[in-house]
Amino acid sequence: MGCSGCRIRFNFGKALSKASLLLTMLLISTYFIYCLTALSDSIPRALFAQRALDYGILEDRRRVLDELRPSPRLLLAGAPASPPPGGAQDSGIPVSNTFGTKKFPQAIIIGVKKGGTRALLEFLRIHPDVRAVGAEPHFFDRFYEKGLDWYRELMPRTLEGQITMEKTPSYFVTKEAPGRVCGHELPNQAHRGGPGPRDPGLSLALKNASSGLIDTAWNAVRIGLYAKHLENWLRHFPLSHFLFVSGERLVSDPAGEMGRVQDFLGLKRVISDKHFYFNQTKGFPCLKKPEGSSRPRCLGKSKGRPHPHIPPEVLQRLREFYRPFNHHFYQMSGRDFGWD
Ligand SMILES: Nc1ncnc2c1ncn2[C@@H]1O[C@H](COP(=O)(O)OS(=O)(=O)O)[C@@H](OP(=O)(O)O)[C@H]1O
Repeated sequence: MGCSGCRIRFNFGKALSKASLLLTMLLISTYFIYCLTALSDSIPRALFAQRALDYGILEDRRRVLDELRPSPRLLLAGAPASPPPGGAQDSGIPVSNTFGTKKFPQAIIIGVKKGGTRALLEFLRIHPDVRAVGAEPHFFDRFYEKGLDWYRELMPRTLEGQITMEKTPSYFVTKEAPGRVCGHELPNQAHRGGPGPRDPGLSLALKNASSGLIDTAWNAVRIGLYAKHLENWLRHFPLSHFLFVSGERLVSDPAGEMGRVQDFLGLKRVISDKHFYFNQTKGFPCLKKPEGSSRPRCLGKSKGRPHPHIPPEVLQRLREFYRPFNHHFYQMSGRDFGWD
C-alpha cells in the first residue's frame, strides 16, 4: 500500500511539474529602502528614529567626500583607454570585481519556484545598471543565522546608480521570510524549529476545494497556492512594492515583459527585442549576448526540460482544484494571468 501511495504521489508530481508551465508567476519585491537601512545597521526598527541624527551626520560626510572626489561612475566613464600598470585589469581580476561596494539588494526575485526566475535574472543581468549574485543565497530561509555581513559579502560590487539583486524562489513560500526581509526579526531573534501554527483559514479552504484525490497537505501542492503565500507577504509590504511578472510572457514576449520590469525598477529601458533570439531546438528565447560574454547563450539543461505527458483528466482536475485560489490571486495582484 505504501508503495502504491508513493507511485501515485510520484506521478502526480510529474503532473504538477507539467502544470507549472501554466502556473508561472514571478514576484519582484522592490526593496524596501527603509527596511534595508534598518537591517544594514543591525538595529531594531524601533531604535531607528533615535539614530536618525547619526545617519544625517554620516550622510553629510559622505556627501562632502563625494564632492571631493569623482564618483565611481565618473571614474569609469573617464577611464584611460589602456589600464594603468599594476591596475585591476593587470591582475586579471575583472574591473567589476574591484570597484564599487557590496550592498544589500535593492530588489529581490522572491518566487515562484519553476516560474522562470532564472530567465528573469539572467535577462536582467544584461542591463548595465543591474548587478546580481548568480547563485541563490537562500539567506532569508536557510542561512539567516549566518548574519547580515555574510549576506552582504555574497553580493557583487556595485557602482553608484547600479542596483544589487538576488533571486531565491523559496522566499515566496517561507513563512518567516517577509518579516526577516523587512527587518522586524533580526538574525539573533529568529525563530528556530518547525513552522508556525497552522492557519485554520487555509485548512478550511483546502478541505472545501479538495476533490479527495489531491493531497492538499503535500508541499508540492501547497506551493501553488499563490494567494496564500502572497497574503503572508502583504502583511509586511504594500502591494505597490511587488511586480508580478508573467512566466508565460517571459517566453512568448521576453522584451515586452522585461520592459515592465525595467520600468518598475526605475531603470532606463535598455533590454529590448534586439537582445533575444528564439532557439528552435531549445524551444525558448535565448540571449544574444549574456552578461560577461559576447557569444549567444541559452539557459542550462535544467531549464526548459522535456515534460512527461500528463493525461488531460489529471490536468483538468488540477485546474479545477487551483481555480478558486488562482482567482483570489488575480484579485489580490490586480492581474489576470488566465491560467484557467
Ligand atoms: N528562456 C528560458 N529558457 C529556459 N527556460 C525558461 C525560459 N523562460 C522561462 N523558462 C522556464 O523556467 C523554468 C524554470 O524556472 P526557474 O528558473 O524559476 O526554476 S527554479 O525554481 O529556479 O528551479 C523552466 O521550467 P521547466 O520547463 O520545467 O524546466 C522553463 O519552463
